[in-house]
Amino acid sequence: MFTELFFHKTIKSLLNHDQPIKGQSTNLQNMKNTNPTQTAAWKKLSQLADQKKSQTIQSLFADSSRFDKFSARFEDILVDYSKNRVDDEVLSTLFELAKETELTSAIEAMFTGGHINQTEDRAVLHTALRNRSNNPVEVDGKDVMPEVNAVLEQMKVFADKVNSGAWKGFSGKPIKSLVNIGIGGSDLGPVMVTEALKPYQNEQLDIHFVSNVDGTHMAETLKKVDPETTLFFIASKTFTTQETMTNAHTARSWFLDHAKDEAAVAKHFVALSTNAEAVSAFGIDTDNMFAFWDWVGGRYSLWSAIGLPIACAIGFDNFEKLLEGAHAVDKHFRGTDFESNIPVILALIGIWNTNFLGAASEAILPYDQYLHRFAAYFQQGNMESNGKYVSRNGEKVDYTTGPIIWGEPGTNGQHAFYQLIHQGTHLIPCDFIAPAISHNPVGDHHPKLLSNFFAQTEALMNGKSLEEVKEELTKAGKSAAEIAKLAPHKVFEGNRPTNSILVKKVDPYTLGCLVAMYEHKIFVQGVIWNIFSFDQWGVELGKVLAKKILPELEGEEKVSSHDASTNGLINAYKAMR
Ligand SMILES: O=P(O)(O)OC[C@H]1O[C@@](O)(CO)[C@@H](O)[C@@H]1O
Repeated sequence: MFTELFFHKTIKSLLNHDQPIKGQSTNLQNMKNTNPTQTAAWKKLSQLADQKKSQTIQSLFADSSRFDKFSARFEDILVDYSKNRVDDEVLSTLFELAKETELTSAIEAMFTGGHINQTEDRAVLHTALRNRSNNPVEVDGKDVMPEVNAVLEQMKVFADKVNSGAWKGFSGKPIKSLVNIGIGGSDLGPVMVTEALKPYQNEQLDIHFVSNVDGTHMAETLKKVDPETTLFFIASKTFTTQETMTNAHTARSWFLDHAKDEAAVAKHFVALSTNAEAVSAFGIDTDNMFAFWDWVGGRYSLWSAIGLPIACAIGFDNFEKLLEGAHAVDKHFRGTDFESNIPVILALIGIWNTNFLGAASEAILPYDQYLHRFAAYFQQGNMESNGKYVSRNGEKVDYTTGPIIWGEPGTNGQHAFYQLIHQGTHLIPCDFIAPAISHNPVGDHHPKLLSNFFAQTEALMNGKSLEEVKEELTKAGKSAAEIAKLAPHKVFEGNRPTNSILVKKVDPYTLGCLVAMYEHKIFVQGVIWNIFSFDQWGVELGKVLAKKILPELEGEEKVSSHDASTNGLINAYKAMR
């Protein structure tokens, strides 16, 4: 259990959560490691799921106040969670679950620098990167805000120069092309944000992302850029990732083939990393290094120096607005009762869908083409955080944890996989996201897009009954035999849960809010599932085996050091090439 002092401070901080709290490197060893299935709330939720099997979402709207009760507003964002299979009793029990798993203490442990990433013995403080209140945040007794602000200032100075054309290449020309070389959290965040905020991008700049070690990714990109006017961002928290270092060396060689002089590298390569030694060894001047810290997880790093290509593309002022939006949600998350706390509500409904209704995946369906990489971003954010099967006690869990995250923009998804969402055998909770105002009010496109946004959640909830289908087919003049044959295939069971998130407009501030909402939803679920959400040991084994196989691919001799399949595949490859 937490010490008395910590609780006192926690409660006090909750009352004035803007007051600076001395960071607690909380004695996390005593952190409550509850198996959620042992809580009274979980047991009650299991009973409720059984009791309410036949309850439909549609029937719950008999309560005329349901939409008002089960939707929440955060500034210009409306979150409607009323089209879920939850009633007052389920929701109040879910809040009980959050209390029994001591969510409040866990939130405070994160915000105040506790080493909650226990397997790597690190704090988790992406919230400090956007701590616009600038209240001290301590990690192991040291306020990190001076360093955070110093890097933000360094980013601002650099981004202003790139954005204004003041930063010149080796031949004296301004930078025209930005190429970010990184993968995972060193790629997906900058990609998602620069795509989502393309309307705010400096039109004099084009931005490209190379992540895959497949040579095609770099080759196709280098065809589009001119070495004299290209700036490369080597983005890697560790500065050891095979794909990124391979791509970085290829880019460097390509550049030097044109620039000839090593001194030119300093004008065209910057490093975004925690590893100054490796940056220097690569040949990038540490004056051109933008640092961040081990308490920034890769999939939570777009707010850090990893966000430099964002700041260069959209301007530092807009990058700051992104930070401000996330900070606003941080304050909401940290200081709002669970019953009105949007990340907590989204998280708990997700737990209900996953652990009590049996959903294995969640779809994120943005009705906004600029948000076309939003789901991909949270594939890493969610699945690399909560794709865990061992609890904080070191034991294999006996319940489901992180869902499979997927999705594509609407309305494209409607012509690809909505058949399964509407009439498949899987329950797939969906988050629909849409802006009320488009950046491109062309003709009647936006009303048509939004009409689909509204219609899909209505259809998923209400479905279409056999009676309605028969009536429709009769009106269409179908014979009794045709109706008997067709009708079953045209019935929609409905009762498929969705959240609708309607924002006024996707601007930097609002995007910051949205991303932070999902980040904190993931955090809450990790706490309740009693798993460590901020390490990623699961990505290591494949990398180690690949390093072993790589030298075996040289030469012509057959390999026999693996299983028959792996040997067979490698030898076939060698024979083919
Ligand atoms: O930023 P870096 O250190 O190059 O790591 C890139 C990505 O690789 C990982 O798979 C960890 O190895 C992700 O967690 C991370 O975002």
